[in-house]
Amino acid sequence: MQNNENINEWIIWIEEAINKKHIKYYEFENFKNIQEIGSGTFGKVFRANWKNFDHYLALKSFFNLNSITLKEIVNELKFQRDVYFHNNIIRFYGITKLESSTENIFNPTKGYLLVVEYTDSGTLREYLKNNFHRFTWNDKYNLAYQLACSVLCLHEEGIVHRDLHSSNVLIHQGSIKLADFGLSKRINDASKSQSKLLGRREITVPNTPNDYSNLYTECWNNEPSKRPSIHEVVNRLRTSNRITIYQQNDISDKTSPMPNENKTPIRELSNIDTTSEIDRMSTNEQNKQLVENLENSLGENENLREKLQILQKGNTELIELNKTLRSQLDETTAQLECARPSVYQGNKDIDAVMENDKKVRSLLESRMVDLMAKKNKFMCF
Ligand SMILES: Nc1ncnc2c1ncn2[C@@H]1O[C@H](COP(=O)(O)OP(=O)(O)OP(=O)(O)O)[C@@H](O)[C@H]1O
Repeated sequence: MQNNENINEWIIWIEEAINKKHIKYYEFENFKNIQEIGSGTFGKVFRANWKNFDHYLALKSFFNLNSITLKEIVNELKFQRDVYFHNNIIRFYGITKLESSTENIFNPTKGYLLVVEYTDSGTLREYLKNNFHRFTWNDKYNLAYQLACSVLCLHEEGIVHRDLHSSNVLIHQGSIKLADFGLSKRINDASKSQSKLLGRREITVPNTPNDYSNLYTECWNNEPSKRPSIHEVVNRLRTSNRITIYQQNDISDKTSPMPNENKTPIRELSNIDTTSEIDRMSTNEQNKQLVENLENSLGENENLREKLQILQKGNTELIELNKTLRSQLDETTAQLECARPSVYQGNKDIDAVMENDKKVRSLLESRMVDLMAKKNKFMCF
């Protein structure tokens, strides 16, 4: 009885949020090309097109919509509004509901499905497994940095993930998308007693830069107060000097259907990067380091600019030289073309002279033979 009351309470909350347009409702019949793409402890995940749009959305179903699951869905929806602006966190777009006629295809799924951002490269775990060999340290730092930023965003909004592992982190176009925060693990926590397990710690991979291995081993300190804060993790990854912070080009902003009316204003990631994060740097030492790094990279940029100018100058000179040589070549070719008929005629004349010469020579030879014969005859007398 109590259980049914709870279920009703959460269903009323969801329906009210839909009616008041706090949550966008997607008519299920408008989803096309629905394909199952994954399955977890709590439900299945499908990929689908919305209406005639080309891009995909993900639909998350639940095997068992009991009061605990519904409560956690509601919590997830509330959290989502606070972190909607962050590029490295999966976006929640809205809700759809299966009509009874369609239920059987998704058996044993029923009821509400969450409509969320679709990611194209599976979980971070699979992504690392398939691509690790081709990653540079810069790539690895970037993934770590994006992940730390997404966790920082949750913490800033008072949300604790509590189940952060590589299967709850998805990858889209090479970027991190943190998923399942405050949902799956909390459902678990709510239904089972909490266990405090220490996870397995890896042995440092050979050639890992010291600043990176130091950072993550500090994060594993058994004494939580000795672990670096998430601010520090973000700052140390940022100032590690290897990082190239990619400006993410989030196509979903342009193409995805979004909850319009009640969308939380999207704070730009770049604002966080340049102002608030730097403001929060915990020590002068880090500020100094950051300024030094910036100065170094400005100096390097200046050097590169000078080298580029020299190269451009050399290139212009080469183009000019090439032009002069080509015009000289054209001129010589034209002269040769002009001379070709007279050379041809000269050759013919020489052949005629030689022919004539041959005839004269043979005539002379035969006269010589006659003369010799006459001389011999005369000598005999
Ligand atoms: N938004 C999404 N876009 C694309 N694929 C997704 C998305 N969400 C989940 N998936 C895929 O579906 C699989 C199942 O996801 P789901 O969140 O239901 O379970 P899980 O988090 O992997 O497991 P568990 O619930 O047991 O922790 C994921 O491993 C992933 O491959």
